[in-house]
Amino acid sequence: MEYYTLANGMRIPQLGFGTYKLNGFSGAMAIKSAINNGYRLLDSAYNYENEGALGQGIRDADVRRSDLLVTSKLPGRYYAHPKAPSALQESLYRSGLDYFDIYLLHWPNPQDDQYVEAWNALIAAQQAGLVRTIGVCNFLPAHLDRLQQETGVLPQINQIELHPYFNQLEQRQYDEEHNILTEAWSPLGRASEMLKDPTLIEIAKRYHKTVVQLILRWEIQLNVLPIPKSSNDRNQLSNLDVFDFTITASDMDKINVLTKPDGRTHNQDPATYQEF
Ligand SMILES: NC(=O)C1=CN([C@@H]2O[C@H](COP(=O)(O)OP(=O)(O)OC[C@H]3O[C@@H](n4cnc5c(N)ncnc54)[C@H](OP(=O)(O)O)[C@@H]3O)[C@@H](O)[C@H]2O)C=CC1
Ligand SMILES: O=C(O)C(=O)[C@@H](O)[C@H](O)C(=O)CO
Repeated sequence: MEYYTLANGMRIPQLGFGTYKLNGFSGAMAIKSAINNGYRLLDSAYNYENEGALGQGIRDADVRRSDLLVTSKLPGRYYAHPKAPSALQESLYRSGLDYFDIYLLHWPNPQDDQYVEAWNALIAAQQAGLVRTIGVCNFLPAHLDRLQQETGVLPQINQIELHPYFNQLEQRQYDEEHNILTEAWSPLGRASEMLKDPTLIEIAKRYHKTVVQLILRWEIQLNVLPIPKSSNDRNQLSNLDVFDFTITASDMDKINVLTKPDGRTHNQDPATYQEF
């Protein structure tokens, strides 16, 4: 595993593990396997209703809690004070953990206009030692500018939808200029038709890699941190096997041009989308 270093000095693996839809007994088993298979960064959310399975997977795995980076996220319905601190504390109770390494605001929900209030709650949680690093998901430049102007604190991480069909060049540039690490959610496009793209198949064959491995490697070479989800051992292991090859600049360009203006998997544009 190779690492990025966040602006606050925290070292973070270049590839993490998504847990959306990993729930209950089978979810806990899949999370335990992911840890035993080598993942050290885990991504969950209050809204996934699996922080309990996450905590169980962590307790069952053969790796110390202190060697893991555990992420969860605050849902929009708890952004207003005093709901935010108690929701974060509930996340901790659900997981059975006494701190999160990373806690993120899940969506900006611009119509509610409560994300600055919620951000202040994360700043306070960090000061209280409940969270080591704070960040956001799905924030656009205008939202991030407001956090900076109104709190003076920028997120360390911005987790956004990113894959070859939606490569987020402008948001990536903004994040990089502001020392914010971009994480890629749905880095495999949720296993959509994208995995059958002829350009990706042709390039992957030349590197003797799968299309999925090519995509994950491309994301890392963009200085992005992908968090693929997989419920099975074979895919979990294969998705980690991306550190033994380098995509050439010309092949990177061929993948970069696959992006589409309407390439989002679920048409969730953070400028208007609301999630509670
Ligand atoms: N902040 C946010 O707003 C959001 C965050 N997220 C986070 O990002 C994570 C990843 O995104 P997600 O939406 O789950 O989608 P992904 O792009 O990670 O795709 C997951 C799908 O890919 C399949 N898959 C995984 N590995 C392989 C492989 N090697 N070959 C073929 N198929 C494979 C999985 O199937 P199988 O399980 O059978 O392997 C699953 O169907 C989430 O789990 C969540 O943690 C996601 C959405 C929004
Ligand atoms: O999975 C997440 O983190 C989400 O934010 C969800 O919106 C997810 O993207 C979804 O599609 C729910 O229908």
